[in-house]
Amino acid sequence: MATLIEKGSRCWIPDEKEGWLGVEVTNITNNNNKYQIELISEDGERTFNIETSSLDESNPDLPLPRNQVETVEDLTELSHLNEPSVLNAIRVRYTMFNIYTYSGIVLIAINPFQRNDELYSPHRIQRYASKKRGEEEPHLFAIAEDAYRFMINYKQNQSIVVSGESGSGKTVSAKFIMRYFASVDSDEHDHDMSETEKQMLATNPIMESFGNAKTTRNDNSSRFGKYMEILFDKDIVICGARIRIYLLERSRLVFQPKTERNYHIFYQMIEGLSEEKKSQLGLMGVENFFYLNQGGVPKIDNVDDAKEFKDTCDALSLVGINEDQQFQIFKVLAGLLYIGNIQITKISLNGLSRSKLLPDQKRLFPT
Ligand SMILES: Nc1ncnc2c1ncn2[C@@H]1O[C@H](COP(=O)(O)OP(=O)(O)OP(=O)(O)O)[C@@H](O)[C@H]1O
Repeated sequence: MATLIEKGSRCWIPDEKEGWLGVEVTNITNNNNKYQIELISEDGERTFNIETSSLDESNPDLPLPRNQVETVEDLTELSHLNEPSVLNAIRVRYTMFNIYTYSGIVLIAINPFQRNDELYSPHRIQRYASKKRGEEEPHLFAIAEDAYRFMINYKQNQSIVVSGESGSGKTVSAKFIMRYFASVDSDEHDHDMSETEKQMLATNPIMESFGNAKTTRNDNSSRFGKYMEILFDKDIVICGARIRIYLLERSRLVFQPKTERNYHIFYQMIEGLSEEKKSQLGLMGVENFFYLNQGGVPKIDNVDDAKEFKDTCDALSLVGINEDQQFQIFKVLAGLLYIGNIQITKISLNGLSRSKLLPDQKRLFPT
């Protein structure tokens, strides 16, 4: 046996419905190094009889059932670092509305899919400012503060890597980290944002409008990777930002699977432009554009495209793209939509005289 299992030990066994089930060993018989183990679920409702050579031990100090409350803020404090114990620790914290858990220097975030403004309020930012990690409960702001302090103390560039599957919360997390940097500075923690800081935050609605789309997994899925640099001057004040973009999903422009949309900006533009500007661009409703209606979901629940359009335009103005320039961008976008409505069909040359075709056309229709 990999671990010492004895009567009364608490362990995990795989369960089809729950993933893992907390159990207690009630009896063990050793038969030629094969262990016959009797187990009972923690709620006492199910008994099991299994033959095995090893079991995943649960943490002796921690209760097994999900409805019990004790857990750790850092997974490295678990005495048994096996998969079920790690998952259970995160799950128990999540049920207590603690979406963040440390695993050493890494912060694990579980997407709550519900707003909690207090969790990211200015008051919270102040709570984490100048604090060492571990002084407050696990949070994105503690990671941001760590990077900020290391930069100041060691005068070295710092990186925060945000990773996870689609819909896990990377975009939202990165925005809160940026907001932290924009709100906190070396001397005071509650200052008005500078123009540069506002401009840096304004990149978010712009990037999302042009690079995010509704997918089956996420109503606001980033269809590109980004590397963002936040630049500080010698007084530790944000003096600029640089964004590099990787692998934009270009095919989405011409094709969207069922229940997905094209990039938000197209729908925003149609909902948000004034009638006058729309008629200048010859824009019609979303249902008239092949590039916008293939997925069959022109609207996203709880999203007002017209309001989002206003936010996008405000953000564009803030970063220095004036209304005329914005209109030129919308013109290009409208042009793309019209290209999408061009249908290319096969034609027969019967009845047409080849002599009337231009040289290029002759090449397209060989005899
Ligand atoms: N901390 C959070 N609090 C509340 N809701 C959240 C949080 N993080 C994410 N969400 C919700 O989950 C949704 C998906 O998150 P997000 O867009 O950040 O995922 P993502 O990892 O960037 O996905 P993708 O890789 O598809 O771009 C958000 O639109 C938001 O509704």
